[in-house]
Amino acid sequence: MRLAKNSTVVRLLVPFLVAIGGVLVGYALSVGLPGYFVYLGTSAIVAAIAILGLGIVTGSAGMIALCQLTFAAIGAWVVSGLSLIDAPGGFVVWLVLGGLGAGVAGVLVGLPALRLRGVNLAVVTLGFAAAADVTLVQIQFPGAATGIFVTRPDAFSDDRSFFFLGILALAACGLVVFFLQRGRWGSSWRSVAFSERGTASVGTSVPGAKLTAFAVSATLGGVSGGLVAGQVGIAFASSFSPIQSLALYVLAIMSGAYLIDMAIFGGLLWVVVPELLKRWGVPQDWGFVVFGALGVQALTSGTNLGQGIRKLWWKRADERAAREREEHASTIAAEAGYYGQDLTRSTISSGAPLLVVKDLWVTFGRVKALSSVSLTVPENTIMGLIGPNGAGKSTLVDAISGFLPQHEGSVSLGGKTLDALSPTKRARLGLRRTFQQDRVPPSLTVEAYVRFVARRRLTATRISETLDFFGCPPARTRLASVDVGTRRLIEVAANVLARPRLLLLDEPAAGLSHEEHVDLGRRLMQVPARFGISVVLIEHDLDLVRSVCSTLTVLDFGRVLASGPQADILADPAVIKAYMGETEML
Ligand SMILES: Nc1ncnc2c1ncn2[C@@H]1O[C@H](COP(=O)(O)OP(=O)(O)OP(=O)(O)O)[C@@H](O)[C@H]1O
Repeated sequence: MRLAKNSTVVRLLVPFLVAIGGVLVGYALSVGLPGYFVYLGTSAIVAAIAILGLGIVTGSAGMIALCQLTFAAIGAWVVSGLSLIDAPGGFVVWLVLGGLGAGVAGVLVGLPALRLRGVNLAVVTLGFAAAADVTLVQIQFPGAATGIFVTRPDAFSDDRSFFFLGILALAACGLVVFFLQRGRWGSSWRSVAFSERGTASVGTSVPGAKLTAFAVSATLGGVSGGLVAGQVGIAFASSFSPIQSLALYVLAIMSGAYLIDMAIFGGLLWVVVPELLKRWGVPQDWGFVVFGALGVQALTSGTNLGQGIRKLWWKRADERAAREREEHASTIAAEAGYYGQDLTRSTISSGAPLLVVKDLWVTFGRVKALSSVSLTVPENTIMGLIGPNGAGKSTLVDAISGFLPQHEGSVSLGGKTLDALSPTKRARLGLRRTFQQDRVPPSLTVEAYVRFVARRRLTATRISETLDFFGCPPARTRLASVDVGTRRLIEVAANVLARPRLLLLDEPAAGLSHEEHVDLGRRLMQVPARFGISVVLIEHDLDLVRSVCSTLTVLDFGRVLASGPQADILADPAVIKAYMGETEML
């Protein structure tokens, strides 16, 4: 316990210590660098802050945004305007307001992202950048026409101290991004990048995740633009052109800017490449070509510089984690023995009806996927949902969990009608599901994923107990380092930790070995009594179904063929014929 507390304190302290170290190095540079390099350094800092923002919207949330420097222009415009009217608060307050102004613009630009993806979103954001560019050329920045410079803060009025102010801003932005990335928002960005359905199914708003990513990204863009205004004194539209936004995007993709150190590296490249070209007598615009080539390389290889470097470290960490898992396995096996001592399948519950599905119809074109399906799942029970391939099992789970709003019929949970509710709202009311396809974002750790899915305060002990119970790897394991079968187990454990009222499991054992099937069966059996959760289990493995489920519902061609106590259903000749075709197989 004390160890867990200590490691939390260390985890909280380390980023602050790194930031303080960075500030000290920055101070030394501000004093020691030649004047020209101080100016270049300030440019690198403002680029790094803009790229840090891009890393969120592109790297973490997986959306294309080609207008980062337009957000920077908004920040620069606000700072220039406030400086011109000598608004109260001074430069730092103007900088914050510039960031917030850009953040609001980010939300507005993010609205189309709720419907658009890929190239369409790229076109919209580039169009916004082009329109803003034309507008800025026309209206100019405040103070440009009269030649009035932005007022820097008294303590940071010369270039060297202004460079140091940039360092302080970068450290503050880095810390904010670090904690956001590791919090709920960060998990929601990574989840939405991997699967919007998976995100909605755990009660997280997909629009909310996308808009917060755009807002934070644009706010950082605005802060970087505000710093540019302070650096150059009078900002011009040419510093924020769409082609530069495009180049910055490529740089963010290439460097892996969702990693803070790589965003800083990207900022350095942004300055160093054109500077080198200048020294070699090559026009600086060729820098865009260099960035383009690096971006093409990153996109075609499917990786980026940051990931490549991290992989060396991850390889060793994954090997260590795998060794720990093996050691863990013996403990878990012993626990499986313990769990096996009181194997009691949840008996047919006399509990109140929890899930009530009435007369559900779903059609896809001419295919009637579900025809007049009605069923009831009582509290504290495990119901098996079986049927041949294409019988409509996944469609039923989709309809119950809100992913098929066009269905007819009604679904209620604990007496509350769910029909008008989105998947997110249904999840928040206690209806959770897992998926046949992998929806577990590999970019998270097990712990971050579990906390994100659970949506409640969990102690480290509670998490590790539940992970152990389901035979999952330890909390700090990277999800990318475990196989799909294990990810499914983690998905189940995380949803159980959410303490829903009902959990719909869509083939949770797919990808597991026979022994793991048996183990999972043993554990699932205890879920109603141990966690107070009812379960609907879709499964083709009849051994698992037989050992775990007290009641069964059989679907065939979208209709309920039979429903009732397990033994009766598995002995029903109609079920045997429809489901397996051969009596002896049951
Ligand atoms: N999006 C869709 N568009 C058209 N048809 C669909 C769609 N989704 C499902 N179907 C059809 O609906 C029927 C039921 O499919 P569903 O995936 O629900 O079956 P299932 O019982 O889950 O099958 P399996 O056990 O193979 O997962 C099938 O005929 C399938 O082809």
